[in-house]
Order: sequence, then C-alpha cells, then structure tokens
Amino acid sequence: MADIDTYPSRATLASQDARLPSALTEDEKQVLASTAISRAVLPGQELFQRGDNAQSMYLIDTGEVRLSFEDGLADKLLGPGQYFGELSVFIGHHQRFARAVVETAGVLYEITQDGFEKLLEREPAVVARFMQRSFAYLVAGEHQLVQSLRRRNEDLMQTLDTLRQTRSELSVAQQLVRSDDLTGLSNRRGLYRYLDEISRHPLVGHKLALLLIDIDHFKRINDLSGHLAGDSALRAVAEEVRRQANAMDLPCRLGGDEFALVLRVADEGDLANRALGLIASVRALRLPSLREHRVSVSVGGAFCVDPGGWSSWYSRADAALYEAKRKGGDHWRLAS
Ligand SMILES: Nc1nc2c(ncn2[C@@H]2O[C@H](COP(=O)(O)OP(=O)(O)OP(=O)(O)O)[C@@H](O)[C@H]2O)c(=O)[nH]1
Repeated sequence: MADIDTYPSRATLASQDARLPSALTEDEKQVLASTAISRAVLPGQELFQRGDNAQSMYLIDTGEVRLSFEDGLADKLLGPGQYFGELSVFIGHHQRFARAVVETAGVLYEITQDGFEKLLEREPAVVARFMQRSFAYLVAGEHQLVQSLRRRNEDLMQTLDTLRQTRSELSVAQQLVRSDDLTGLSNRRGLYRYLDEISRHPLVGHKLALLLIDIDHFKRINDLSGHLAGDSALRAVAEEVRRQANAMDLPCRLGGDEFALVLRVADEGDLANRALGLIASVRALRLPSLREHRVSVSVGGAFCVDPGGWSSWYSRADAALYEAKRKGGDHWRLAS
C-alpha cells in the first residue's frame, strides 16, 4: 500500500484516490501479523534511510510513521492498519527510496521475506488477495504519476514556447531599433554596431571599403514631384544599394538622401565596378511617380585602411563624393 522501495510517487497520490485501499482487511492483518516480529517504537526513531537495502515490510499496529521521499514529493504519514515497504517481500532485496521515521510512539510488525514466503505457502488465498490489491494500488499510482508528469511536461513546453516567442520579439525589436523606417536599411546605430563587430574579426584576402552615396538634386525631386514621390525615390535607390551588397556587406541610410555601403572588395578595380554598377542601376530606374524626372547618384569611395576609424574613412569618402558632385553628379570618385 505504501511501498517506498520502488514507488515513491504514491506518497503524493495515495491520499488522492479514495478507491485505493488505505489499510489491511482484518484477516490480512491477522495473517501478516502471525509471522511478524513486533516491536515498540518511539517518536524520531529512524526505521530506515533512502538507499538502505530493503529486507522487510512493516505493518503499523499502533502509532504513526512518516515516509519522506524527497525529490519534491510530499511526505506520507501512515497510521494503524497501514503498511509500507511491501515490495521488499514481493520482489526481494533492493534499495529503499524513502526514509521512514516514527512520528508517534506505537507498535510495528516487521515481516521478513522468509516469513512472507512461509505465509504464501500457508495462506495462499489471503496473501494472493493482499498482493493483488497492492499491485493494483502500485499500478494506479504509477498511472497517476505518468499523467502528472505529462501535465508538467506540457507546462514546461508552453513556458519554452513563450520564451522562444519573447526571444524572437526581442530580436525583431532590436532589428527595428537598428534599421531605417523608410527604407529598411541599417541606420547609423546599426552601422556603428556593424563597425564594432567587424573590428573584432580581421579580414583575410579582402579589403574593407566605404562607398558614400548621395542622390543628385534630390531637393528638386521633392519640389517638383512632391514629398511622397521623393520617398519612393529614396526607397528605390535604397533597393539598388542593397542589391550591390554581398552577404557580409552593410548597406545603410545615413539620413536624408545620403546612403553608405561598407563592403569587402578584392582591389581598386573591384571597388570601381561596384560603384559604377550602382550608378548605372540607379540611372536605369524609371519611377512613374517622378514624371519626367530621372534619378541619379554620386558616389565617393575610400578604403578603410587608416587607423582613424569611421570618422576618418567618412571624411575621405565625403571629400571624394564632393568631387563627384562637382563633376556634375552621376559620377564616382575614389579618395586619394
Ligand atoms: N521625401 C523626402 N525628403 C527628404 C527626406 N529626408 C530629407 N529629405 C529632403 O532631402 C533634401 C536633401 O537636399 P540637399 O541636401 O540640399 O541635397 P540635394 O538637393 O540632393 O543637393 P545635392 O546633394 O547637392 O545634389 C532636402 O530637401 C530634405 O528636405 C525624406 O525622408 N523624404
């Protein structure tokens, strides 16, 4: 009824199920007691510990015994007519799963495996009925335990789902903080973070370069076609900048009509091709909202070699951009 050797789970469950036996019938008690050694016990007396070799079961005549299972399971308090440790006589020696301590003074019957086997020969019907009820109790207890573990597992899975969702919401929020609302490209915050990250990983076989991109006469586009048309031109140029970026490059909008592309290139020729490719693709844009107006960009490039970092790269690329604008726009210049 309360085997503590292999079924600690029942400690929490037994009291919940009224259909299960809570005590021996009178004839079972008499039969079991007939082969037992009786002994008086006192409060606080330890009968056995977890891990002890189990060799006998106990039947409580008077007094109470507390079984402690640990592992987060509730204690079980047994009283007169109840028994525990029965698996030790059903299946033989094994380790106790609970600690048994006398709660209130009384008398216990201790039944050894030898004694139990003799009973089985002498009173097979009574003992068989007792064993059958005990096993039914064990099976029902296990069933309830499995169900409660399943529920607990369900709860854990739900918690895990919530955590996963929170994490993905967090990364979406981080992404939003680092990107420009209008174009979806990185903003300055994203750029600085990117620069910080790449500074920790030295480039092998490539050179880091910066292209600064500025739409030519953008103010005129706004003035002639309206602010919304200006917005769609910004989005279209952003798309072309994005198209020029490889997986490890960073396209971004610095503000207004100014964009930047931090990129890895093999050499100067490679950088020139990327800048010219961008200029050509923007020149080829046909935006219905701009009526007759054509969009073009000027590009200033610089290799990011000097130790001055971003502000130095930026000012060199900006000077080159200024040169390209002075040529009438739709041009690119590399910083000397
Ligand atoms: N539609 C739109 N316009 C913007 C946005 N942000 C800035 N602008 C406008 O962009 C224009 C930028 O003008 P300027 O800096 O004088 O540059 P520009 O007209 O391209 O002149 P150049 O660079 O010398 O060719 C300003 O009129 C800003 O009001 C935006 O998000 N949407």
